[in-house]
Amino acid sequence: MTLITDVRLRRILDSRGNPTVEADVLTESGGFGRAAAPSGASTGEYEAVERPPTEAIAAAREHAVPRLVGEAYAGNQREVDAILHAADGTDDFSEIGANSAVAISMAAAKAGADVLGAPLFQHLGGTFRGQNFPVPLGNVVGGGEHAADATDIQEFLVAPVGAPSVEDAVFANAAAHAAVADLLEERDVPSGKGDEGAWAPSIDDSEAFEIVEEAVSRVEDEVGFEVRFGLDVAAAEMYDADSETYEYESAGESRDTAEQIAYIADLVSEYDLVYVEDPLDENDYDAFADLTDEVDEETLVCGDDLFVTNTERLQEGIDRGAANSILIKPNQIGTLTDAFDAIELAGANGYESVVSHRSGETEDATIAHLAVATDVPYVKTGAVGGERTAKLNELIRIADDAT
Ligand SMILES: C=C(OP(=O)(O)O)C(=O)O
Ligand SMILES: [Mg+2]
Repeated sequence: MTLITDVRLRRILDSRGNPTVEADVLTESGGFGRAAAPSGASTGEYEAVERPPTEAIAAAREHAVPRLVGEAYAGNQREVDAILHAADGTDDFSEIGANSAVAISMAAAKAGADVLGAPLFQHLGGTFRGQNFPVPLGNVVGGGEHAADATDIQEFLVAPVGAPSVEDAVFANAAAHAAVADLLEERDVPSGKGDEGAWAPSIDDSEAFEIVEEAVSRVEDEVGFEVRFGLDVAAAEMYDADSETYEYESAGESRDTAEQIAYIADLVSEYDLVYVEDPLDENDYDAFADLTDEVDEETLVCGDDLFVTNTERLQEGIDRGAANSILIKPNQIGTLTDAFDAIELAGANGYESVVSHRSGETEDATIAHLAVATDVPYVKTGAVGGERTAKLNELIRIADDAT
């Protein structure tokens, strides 16, 4: 049986060296699930609230754990997540913390899968899942809030869209990451890495475009299948609400909203971008709608800070024609049920979903299973680095029937 018999919470390290919440869920018949909350740096204004881990753990122990232990079944995800909401009592998880909530929610799902003896993606998505694999979006150059003194655009994401297998795709992204290193060396540009393992050189965006375009073309020649790229502009971070302009500090440029829309549309056509995330401010549904109208529908215009995995914000976007896809980050909304509801609402309205990591991560690989379970076209989880490869290697294992 999947009756929950214990929920244990602890502080562990994330990839930035900050504390985060890990949860263990145990069940009556010996089922076990363990999961950890990730953490954002360029967080959306409307995300569920992440509390300091010590406070989140204390609040979850007081309010949520007693309602789950001996009461809820780990195999019944909607029940577990409804209890988390009821125990929290707010609409943004500001009592128990979205970090405690998401860790417990994901750990319960893993415990449910463990009792069934099924891989997590199958428990979440059903027996027919596991045939299609998402294309991994690999961050190879980045800056913004993820690295000081680097590009203004937060992420340059390689998309190996023609890869015959998830394994080929994962290795193509790693090859692009290595090709960027070669190109930076050829140009005598020193570089460290940002929070997600992407190169974070002190160059402006136009030079980054040159380098990434060349890296992608080298990898394409090497692997023999189509490799494209995309962006996470994270434009809310560069938007100045007082002047109503987007400030590109490394290039010393400033654009008003109409100029920003035109700039992004030009980039999409010049570089044949398959994906543009958060190209406009998180409060500007109209500008998102204008850009979505302007670009070919094959390019995903994705709302991350715009939608924050929240069905109410997504519905507003659907009503106004803003974006054509949503980024799914379970910790932005607090539970797997809420993340699934957002994916279902998106799909019912012709929006794609893209499952994503956060800049602060752990070895937790739940999002690999979530992406396969929900048949999304892309999963965004970096290209290299242990907390990133945890997810990429899990995708390879899922494809190999080895989870
Ligand atoms: C992964 C991202 O960064 P963060 O986790 O810092 O929000 C993002 O903006 O898509
Ligand atoms: Mg983003």
